Amino acid sequence: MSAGRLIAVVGPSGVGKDTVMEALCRAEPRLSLVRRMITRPEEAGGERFNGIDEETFRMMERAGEFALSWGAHGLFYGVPRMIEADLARGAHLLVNLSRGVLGEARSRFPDLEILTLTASRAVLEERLIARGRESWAGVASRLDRPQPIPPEGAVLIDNSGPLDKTVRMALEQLYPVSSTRLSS
Ligand SMILES: Nc1ncnc2c1ncn2[C@@H]1O[C@H](COP(=O)(O)OP(=O)(O)O)[C@@H](O)[C@H]1O
Ligand SMILES: O=P(O)(O)OC[C@H]1O[C@H](OP(=O)(O)OP(=O)(O)O)[C@H](O)[C@@H]1O
Repeated sequence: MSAGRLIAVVGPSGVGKDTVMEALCRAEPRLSLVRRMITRPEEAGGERFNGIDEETFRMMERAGEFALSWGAHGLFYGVPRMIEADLARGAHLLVNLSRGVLGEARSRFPDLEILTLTASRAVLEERLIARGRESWAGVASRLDRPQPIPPEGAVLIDNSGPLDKTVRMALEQLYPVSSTRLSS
């Protein structure tokens, strides 16, 4: 069994992380999504995640059930430790991470690959409003969040254009040989 791959997809809120990750999984059968635990009601929509309350989150964190965990937007996020077993089995996993947790993620998973999605502020604003998951205040605080410099070694992909273009560019980077074969 070949080694697994852990691919972090990062970028500002509204840039399209979840949308691109789902499209990548549809286009490339080797890829699968990591389902995060989030202290957000599951009815909120968007990505598929497990909604838990804050007390459960804290309990799981203390019990070492998360490979990575962080707080943002007044919510807590956890990546189940189970991904270690999946990687050992050779899985290629896409995970939506905070840029603030990348240093820790790299020390825990030295082979971590990073895909940074970008788009202009105007595009982000338009997409956050269109998504309709947050209140206006939620949208404004997401737009005003400081934007860290992309980490060294990250692959930068512009998602301002059509989704299929982003997917093509990302797959060319992630699977250079097979994507060349597909497009020829
Ligand atoms: N390339 C794209 N073109 C047009 N709309 C997009 C594109 N990528 C994402 N979107 C839309 O932008 C909104 C935010 O996307 P989402 O995946 O929720 O972003 P994130 O996970 O980064 O916050 C969604 O409504 C989604 O359908
Ligand atoms: O530190 P940052 O890199 O700014 O990221 C902060 C958080 O924002 C995103 O969460 P989530 O997917 O819930 O929010 P979004 O859909 O609004 O991006 C991302 O997955 C992180 O959990």
